[in-house]
Order: sequence, then C-alpha cells, then structure tokens
Amino acid sequence: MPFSRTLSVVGCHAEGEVGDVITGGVLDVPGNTMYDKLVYFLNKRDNIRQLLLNEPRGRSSMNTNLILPPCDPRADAGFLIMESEEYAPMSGSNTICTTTVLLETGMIPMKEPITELTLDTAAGLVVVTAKCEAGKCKSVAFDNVPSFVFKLDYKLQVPGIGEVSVDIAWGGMMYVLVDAASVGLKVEAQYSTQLVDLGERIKRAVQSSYTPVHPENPRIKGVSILAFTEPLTIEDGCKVAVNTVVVSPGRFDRSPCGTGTCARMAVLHATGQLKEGEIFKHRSIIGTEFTSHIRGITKVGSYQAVLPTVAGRAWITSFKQIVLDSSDPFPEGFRVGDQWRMVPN
Ligand SMILES: O=C(O)[C@H]1NCC[C@@H]1O
Repeated sequence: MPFSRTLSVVGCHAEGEVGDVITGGVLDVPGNTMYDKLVYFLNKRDNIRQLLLNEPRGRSSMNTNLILPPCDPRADAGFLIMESEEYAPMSGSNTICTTTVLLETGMIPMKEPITELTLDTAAGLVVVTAKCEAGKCKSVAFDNVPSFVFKLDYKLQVPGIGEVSVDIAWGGMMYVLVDAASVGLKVEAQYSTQLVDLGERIKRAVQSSYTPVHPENPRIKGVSILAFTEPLTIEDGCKVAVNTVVVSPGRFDRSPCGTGTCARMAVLHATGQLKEGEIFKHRSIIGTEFTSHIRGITKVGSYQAVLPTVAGRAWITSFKQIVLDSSDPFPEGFRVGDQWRMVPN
C-alpha cells in the first residue's frame, strides 16, 4: 500500500463556510483538556492540518474539524478546529458543521425533534441544541462560552492608514472589531480587496501594540481574527447587522461567523445597544444569517461577560477518503500567491 495516511472526511458547510469533519484515520492524543490536545496537535501533529487545508487538497477558504474523545466526562464528544493559520479554541460555523455531521452520520444518535448534546472544545464546554426532522439537522444552536470586551474604542496607529479606533473582544476567538465606515469602506463585495488588505494590516498593528490574555486560560492570548461591522438596523422589530470577518491569512468567512457574532454581542451589550434576550440577526457578506441572543450575564475574571447563543444551519456536501501517497512531494501541501495572501516576514 503506497499511502502513508488515509483520512475519512465528511464535507460540510454552515451558511456557506466550509467546516469539513475528520471522522476517521487520526488517533487520540494525550491531554487533560481539549486545549492540551490542541497544543499537542500544534506541536506534534500539525502535518494533518497542513495536508488538509493547504493545496492541492484544501483551499484558502475552508476549515477542518477533528472529532476526538472528550476530556470532560460531561461531554458527548470533543473536537478540535483547524483553520489555515491556527487551531481556533472555538468556532461557531465549525460547531454547527461538526454537530450536523455527528448527528446526520449517526456518530451520536439523533433524537427528533430536538437533540441536545455537549461538546468539549479548547475554549470549554459548549451545549448544542439541534432541531432535527426526518434524519436532518434543520438548525443547530450553540450556547457559547462567556464572551466579553477587553477594550472599547482602542485607538492605534496603523501604517499607511493613520489612527484607527477598534474594539477588542473574546467570543471564543480573540477579535478586533472595526466599523467599516470608519476606514471609508462598506461590507460589500466591491470592497473585498480593500477589506482584506486593511483587515490584515489593522490586525497586525493591534498584535504589535496590545495583547489580550484570557483570564481563565492565559495560554489563549493575542488577537487572531478581525470583524468589519456595519451599524445595527431594525427589521421587523429585530436588531440586524451585516458584518464580514477576515480570517487569516486573508479571506472572508463565508458565514456570519459564530465567534464573531458572540464578540459583537459582547460589544453591543457593553455599549448599551443589545439587551439580554433581544434577538440579534447577523448577516454575512454572501447574505446568509445566524440568529442569536444573550441568554445571561456573568463574569470572567474581572470582566463583565455575556452568555451568547447562536443558531445556524449546515449541510453535508461530500464523503471523502483523503490520502497521502508516500511519494507525494508535498506531504504538507503548498500555498500559491494567486489564491493565498502571502505576508512578507
Ligand atoms: O463561525 C466562526 O466562529 C468562524 N468561522 C470561520 C472562522 C471562525 O472560526
């Protein structure tokens, strides 16, 4: 057999954002928490992430999730989230994809009309409620980890742009949030090149001037992702906003972004624009939507935090066997500048 690796992968997307799920071919690794396992994969098994996300098997706009046994006995399953530049501690679109795959393939029995399960993530336990009908997950709502604001209206100098004001918040990933209009842009396809370019530059400027540290897991630190926001509007009595999240190394989240939605709700609550229980619909650049609300208020360290719940839909797209031929010259794939933003070191 010439293959040095074979992986069973279920293709999936949540509201447009690819979140494939590895269901076989990778063994568990040591760790007392899912964050320990994340660190183990980062240091010792990162070749799997590279193989699946880089070309020729992957592409710049995708993620892959790995289902593992949970570390916390209260959870039904654990999973790790692989993105192009990092292992995200949590991810909304990937939680919706992973839940859909777990239930629609029968890895966890589906109960109709509602299946509730608990997932162990590197950011903590996440309770998921799936609406199910005729073997299909019609929608998946997840109760995300507490989300909170580090900085509001934080001003910094960005080379080539000048002074920019940003908010910095945790929503399961560390976010920079920027009002698109404040840098002369709109969240519309015609501004894509500028949004990606400015987004990456602003994020790098924040990285060199301020490092948020999660008070309960100091290994989680530093911003890694950026959301461009549009103001809240009211539609049929609901609060609605468009956003786009720039995922490193420089592409849009196709979904409204679950962790970005949680970070935005933390900012909206901190600035008095969204109350506990109010519905907040968040739209992506391709027009897809997550429906969310704040289900409670808590504290994380010294930070006032919101307990966000976000719901969206996912669809299985394929059942794949990914292989690595032992003579393949690209065991960790490759990236080319026409499809991948290449940042000079
Ligand atoms: O939904 C989310 O949270 C995300 N989607 C891809 C990038 C983020 O992890």
